[in-house]
Amino acid sequence: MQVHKDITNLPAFKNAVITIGTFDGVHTGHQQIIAQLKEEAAKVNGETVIITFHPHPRIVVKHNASAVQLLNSLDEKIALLEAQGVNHLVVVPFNEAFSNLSANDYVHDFLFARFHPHTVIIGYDHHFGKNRQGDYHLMESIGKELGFTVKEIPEQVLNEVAISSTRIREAIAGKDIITANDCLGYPYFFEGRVIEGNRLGRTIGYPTANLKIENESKLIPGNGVYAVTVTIIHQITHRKSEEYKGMMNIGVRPTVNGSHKTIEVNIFDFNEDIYGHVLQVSVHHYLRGEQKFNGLDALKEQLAKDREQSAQLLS
Ligand SMILES: Cc1cc2nc3c(=O)[nH]c(=O)nc-3n(C[C@H](O)[C@H](O)[C@H](O)COP(=O)(O)O)c2cc1C
Ligand SMILES: Nc1ncnc2c1ncn2[C@@H]1O[C@H](COP(=O)(O)OP(=O)(O)O)[C@@H](O)[C@H]1O
Repeated sequence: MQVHKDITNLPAFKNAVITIGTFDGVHTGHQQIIAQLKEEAAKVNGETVIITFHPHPRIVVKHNASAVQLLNSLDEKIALLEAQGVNHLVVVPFNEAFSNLSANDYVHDFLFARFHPHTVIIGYDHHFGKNRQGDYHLMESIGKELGFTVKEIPEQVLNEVAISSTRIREAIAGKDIITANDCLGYPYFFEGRVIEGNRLGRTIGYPTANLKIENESKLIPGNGVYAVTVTIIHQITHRKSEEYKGMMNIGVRPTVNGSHKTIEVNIFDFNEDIYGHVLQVSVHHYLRGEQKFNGLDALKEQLAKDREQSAQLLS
């Protein structure tokens, strides 16, 4: 997949079959749209093109990255779309100038002039241009004039997309990982850099990599204990390790009188110094809520059970 971040310097697409959207999560609903995109492109021997906006329009409007919790960072979205076999991803910087284009100019000067589409596939409820003035009918009539086809995403697929995005966000925040992963079509994942904790973990036989989430807009699951798999991304080479199994706690650690929220992962059958590296954590199962134990021995006993349960669920 080619990723284009400079819209003034795009290649000449061959019979571009285009769709436009945020595609946050690249979930099973999005995957159906991509299947339709690929099907149409195959019919006309064309290339599939997804146009997306970054940063998310709501972040630009609110001027606050943490006010909007998203399922994917741009890099994650790129990797997921790549895996779907899309030919081109065009990342449009969503800024004031772009958001002020009239609906007519959007189609003429942006969509037509830059892409010369063969087909544009959009939902019946898709809006574009300043104040979201442009709709499906306008796109269709300008398409007739300029010589491209506009096709609809079936209503049932559109509904599924809308329902899924909301459901997935709520499910992750509410620790319903089974529902979230089912809607996503893959296990939810996030990245964090390994920072120092208070070095207690190793003394009870469960060293835990403490994670700092660097992407403020990334949605993190609700507090509790989870079975996870992790890959380690080397901080200098960016090479990915093999996948390890592990268990994760998200919470304030009442047993050790913790005060702030921490995210920490104990990796099974592993013993390396990974401070400074990035962990990509895939969340598979929710195990239990965080508890206040009567001392470290009681916590240690519970961790042995968590480990056993995680290993079983992940096998
Ligand atoms: C799988 C897992 C479950 C945990 N569950 C709890 C818990 O229920 N209550 C709690 O206070 N701390 C819990 N912890 C956090 C431990 O208190 C923490 O790992 C320990 O204090 C070591 O901290 P350190 O990494 O900063 O040295 C859990 C940690 C892990 C990895
Ligand atoms: N199996 C493991 N799981 C997680 N981290 C491990 C493991 N083995 C070694 N480590 C290393 O030990 C650190 C965690 O040890 P811990 O005593 O909990 O210290 P800290 O409180 O600084 O996190 C991790 O950051 C990592 O560098």
